[in-house]
Amino acid sequence: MSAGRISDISEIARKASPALAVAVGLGGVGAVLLVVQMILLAKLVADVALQRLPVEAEFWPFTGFLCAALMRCCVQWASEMTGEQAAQKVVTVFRQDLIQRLFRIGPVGLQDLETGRLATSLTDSVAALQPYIAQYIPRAAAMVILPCVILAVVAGLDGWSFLILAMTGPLIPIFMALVGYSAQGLMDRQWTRLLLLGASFFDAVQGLTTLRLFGQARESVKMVQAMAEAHRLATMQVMRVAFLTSAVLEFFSSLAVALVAIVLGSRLLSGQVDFQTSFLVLLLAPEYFAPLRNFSASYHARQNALSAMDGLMAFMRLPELCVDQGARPHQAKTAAPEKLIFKDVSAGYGQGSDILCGISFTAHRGTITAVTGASGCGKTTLLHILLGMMPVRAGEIIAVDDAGSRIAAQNWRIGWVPQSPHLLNETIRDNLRLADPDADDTRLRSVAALAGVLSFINDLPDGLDTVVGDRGTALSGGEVRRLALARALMNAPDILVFDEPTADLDSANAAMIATALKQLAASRIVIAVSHRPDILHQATQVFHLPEGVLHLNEIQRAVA
Ligand SMILES: Nc1ncnc2c1ncn2[C@@H]1O[C@H](COP(=O)(O)OP(=O)(O)OP(=O)(O)O)[C@@H](O)[C@H]1O
Repeated sequence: MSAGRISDISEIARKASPALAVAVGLGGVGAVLLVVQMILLAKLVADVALQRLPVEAEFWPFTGFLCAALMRCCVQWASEMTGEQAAQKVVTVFRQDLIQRLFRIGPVGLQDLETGRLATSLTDSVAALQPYIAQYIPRAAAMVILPCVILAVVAGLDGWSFLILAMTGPLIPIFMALVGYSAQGLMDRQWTRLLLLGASFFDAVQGLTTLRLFGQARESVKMVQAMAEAHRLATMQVMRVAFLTSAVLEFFSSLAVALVAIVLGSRLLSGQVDFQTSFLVLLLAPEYFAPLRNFSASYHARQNALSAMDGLMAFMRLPELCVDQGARPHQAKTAAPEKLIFKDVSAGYGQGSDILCGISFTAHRGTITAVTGASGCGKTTLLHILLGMMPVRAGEIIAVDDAGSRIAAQNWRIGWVPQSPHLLNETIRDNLRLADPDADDTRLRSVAALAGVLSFINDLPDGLDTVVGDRGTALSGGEVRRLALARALMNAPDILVFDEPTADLDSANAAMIATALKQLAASRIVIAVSHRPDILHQATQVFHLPEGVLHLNEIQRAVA
């Protein structure tokens, strides 16, 4: 069992420690109330059944018994609620931290983790922490408090019973530790299977079209089924160990209680101990083992949480590549950049060698810079560093205003239109408002007009209320691209970045995008990765990776 995940999980649980301390404190009060309750019950039974005292004489002990029972219920409820609420709070905050981290890692950093595995880690793995904090920790503390209180009381009542309880009690945690050590392996296997199942199911759904094209859809379903079966079997193994452990614990604790009863019974018959004391010890003996059994029941919550930590740690180990870049729409507008300067920029992935080596060029406002180059030469990488999705290794990218002053990267207003834009399965209005949630319809329409998509929206029966389908499936490729352009314009960008803006489009749609690009470039810096003549024709300069900037006559040759 790795020490790393134990310390990680303890670190998370530590945030709930004040509330957990209250829960444990209340548990302690509950323990004292339980003992009081049992003392009063033993007295009541001894008085009424043995000494034949009138029931009326037992009014106060009986009221005390009821009050203790009622207070114990309240205290127990408060203790559980405090633990649950604290756990819920900690887990919610932790989940928010993870989501924020997700954005800091960014799309480039996340490429190393399968989406299905990531989804399972951020949902099921985080959820597995809650029972650990809410149940395991308070029960582990209760396992010490209540048995100690009961032992202390029994020690004052009967030495033999004390001895039996003191010797048998510690066997349970020792047994749990021994069983837990091997059960952890089974739990780890169950989680690994769950993560694999999530990843392969997600892959199968995402690649359904490809799988069908190659006639592999059935095979893929069989594979997911096999993984689900493997996960079921692993879960059943875990359940089997859990049930067996509980059964063994029940058996041992019942045996210990029976031993106490036999010893007490024989001593009661020989007159070495009185009835009230024997009865009280017999009432307390099962309660002595109850927290130990509760603890063992929640022990799997700890193992589950530890196994779940593996997936979370894989996520937490990812480097945070995203550089905080880009102004939000409601942020006060700073001076528009006049020039965007790439100065001796080098970049690469992980420990690998540089993909971009000492790139230098300047993109001016009012111009279009096209970036071309052979496949794999680093065009997308160049866009990644410009968009702040990964850091540069050397050199810098600078934006300067017309007075020559630098504009901080967090104040750049960048609009980004990827090659395969992601539209949400919502209305056109909702998709456009992603970039500016407060935008009214007038603004949405003016931006749509800029992107050349307004007439298309107006022709739709539901206009801006049209639902675009999952990933924009209800629209054509060109319509998706122009809607994505409109969405990028919602941010009032000074720098517009396109990745293959006309790829896969017919000539009419490509021409529409190219014209929109030309118009938009009048007051902006536009950078477009593209090989297509329609874009290269509009470009003011072409940056050819890795050689550098081509001049206009060279552009013509490149286009030809
Ligand atoms: N996340 C990554 N981790 C490691 N290497 C990567 C990663 N992304 C890209 N690469 C590598 O970086 C190099 C440049 O990739 P990039 O996607 O920037 O090229 P490109 O010019 O955009 O290619 P294409 O025109 O085919 O899209 C390639 O060799 C690629 O394998």
